[in-house]
Amino acid sequence: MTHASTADENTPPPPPPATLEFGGKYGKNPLADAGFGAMCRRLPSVLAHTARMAWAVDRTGVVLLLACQLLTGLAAAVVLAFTAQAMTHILGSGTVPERLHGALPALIVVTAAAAAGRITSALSSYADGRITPLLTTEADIALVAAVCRVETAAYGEDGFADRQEAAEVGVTRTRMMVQDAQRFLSALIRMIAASGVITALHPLMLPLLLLAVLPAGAGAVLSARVDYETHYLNVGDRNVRSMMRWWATYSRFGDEVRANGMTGYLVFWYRSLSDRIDQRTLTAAPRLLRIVLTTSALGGVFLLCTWATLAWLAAEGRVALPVAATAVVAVQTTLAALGQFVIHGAAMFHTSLYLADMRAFLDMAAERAPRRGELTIPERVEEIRLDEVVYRYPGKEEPAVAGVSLALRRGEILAIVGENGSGKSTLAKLITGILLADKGRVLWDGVDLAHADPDAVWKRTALVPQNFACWPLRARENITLGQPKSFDDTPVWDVVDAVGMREAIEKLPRQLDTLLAKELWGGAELSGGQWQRLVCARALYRRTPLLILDEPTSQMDARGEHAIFLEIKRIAAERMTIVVTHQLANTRLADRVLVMDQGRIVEQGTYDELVHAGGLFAELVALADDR
Ligand SMILES: Nc1ncnc2c1ncn2[C@@H]1O[C@H](COP(=O)(O)OP(=O)(O)OP(=O)(O)O)[C@@H](O)[C@H]1O
Repeated sequence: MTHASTADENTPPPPPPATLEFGGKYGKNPLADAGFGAMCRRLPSVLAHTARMAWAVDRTGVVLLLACQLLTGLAAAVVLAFTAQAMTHILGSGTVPERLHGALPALIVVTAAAAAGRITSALSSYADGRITPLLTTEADIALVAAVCRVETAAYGEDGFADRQEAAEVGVTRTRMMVQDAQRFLSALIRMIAASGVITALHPLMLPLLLLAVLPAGAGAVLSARVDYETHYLNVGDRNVRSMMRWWATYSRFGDEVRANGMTGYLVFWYRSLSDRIDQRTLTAAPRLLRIVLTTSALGGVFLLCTWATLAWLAAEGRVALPVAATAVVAVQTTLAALGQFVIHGAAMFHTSLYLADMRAFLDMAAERAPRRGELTIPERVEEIRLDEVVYRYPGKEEPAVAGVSLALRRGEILAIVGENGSGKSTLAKLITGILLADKGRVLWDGVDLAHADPDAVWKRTALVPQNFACWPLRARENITLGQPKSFDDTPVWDVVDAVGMREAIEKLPRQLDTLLAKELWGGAELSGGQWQRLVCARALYRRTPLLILDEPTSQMDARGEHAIFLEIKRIAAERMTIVVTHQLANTRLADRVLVMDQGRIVEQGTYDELVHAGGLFAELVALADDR
């Protein structure tokens, strides 16, 4: 156990990580209400689902795979049948050369069939190698797209993040899906072929062999259940561990980690959580050992019975000696096929547990995709109106916005101020339709956002959020966000100039083509204020009827701030502008200032009116001046 470097005898030890459990309203362990039989019955549907997905990505690969499986099975049957024929000759009467000569045609067929079996088996591995990467990519993209598309409110739902983590594991397991299915099918076909031959030798043999391999199959399924149960218990912890891993190792937070002496605590925390996860895994190990030992012993006893029966049949003369010798080979082949059949059946069962998580999450995300309506928003918007808008975050008692009405007209600059947590950013999200009001309406030229196509709304909005993304993209794409307006860079340089960034961009090694991610090869890094200027350039570039800037200049120097506000004023006539800020002096540029408190508008007016009104705004201005 690593101890945090900050701990000594006079201070309390660092607290262990909070205990987290994958669960919540939507966290449902598929094993909780599904018995062994139910899970086995699920196999055909998993196979069908795999086949459908595989068919969608690579039809030729699927046809090749299926053809190879059939041919492999056929080859196995031919090998067995002709081995029996060869045995009859070899163990028959006559001289050795005569017997070998008699067996030769059958032996040639056996060799040719075995070679064909090897070739088709190699080809099916090739087909699997073709299908699997495509399938994994499709599943991965489906997950990323599903998360990007859900309503923002879904992120706050109980269990959403954990279910996403479980689905991520499902995506990685997709890699095994085709392989499992292919091996299961191949074993099934070989088993059918071998069973035919062995039943022809003596009807008692097949049931006995089945008994010999069934314990191994049951053992594999039980082990899969234990493994999945452990995984299920660890999902919550693993989710938070991977988040923390990213935070702890991301270069952007490196200064804070070092200068605040966090390294020791972070490593301690990481190890504590990993130990907890390992502990659960280790607890499962004796259970797994018990399962394997018991089922192997049982399988061994049944196998012994099979051999004993064969010996008894031969001794009693109930089967001829050549047939008994063939039966030895057939038993080995059938046993191998049966073993593969149950093992890969169990593997599919195992994979299906993880895939069920992936499918459940995709269904959940699909249910949470916006279903607002088809209404569109005109290119020119004259008015945005809010009628008694209320919004409460999931799981919160108090609404963040508690009945706000306002009208914003084209050409107007509106400033929203208020203390921390008063609801300013939430109001901005409601105005843009990122969040939908629980009560009341947000109307853009009479179009209720609850019934409008969200993409149509977001085509008309530009937002500088409080917590903005520094995309690891080139400088150009960080401004255009992949939506260029022209084939040349003129509009990009226009907004770069507007935020006073030309010199900084020109100094970058490849100017607009520079990758803005120092951690990536060939990348460059901007300062905090430069990033914020770039994010403002991003919003200005969109030239939309609504521009919202949430604390746009908090990291900027006076020159940058001056440039941005000058630009906001210059372009204001063409749009509606909302500035959320704690820099009260900046609200002088606004036509109207809204003061929020506990989710409500408590004052509104111009800067001068509010300063003289003696209310909350005047108090905040006085506090800002009292330094
Ligand atoms: N994603 C969220 N999930 C749950 N509660 C949230 C979420 N975002 C904000 N809140 C809560 O909603 C309330 C209003 O938050 P909001 O971010 O709108 O305030 P704000 O006025 O913008 O604050 P600040 O000045 O600190 O940026 C707060 O009580 C906050 O805790």
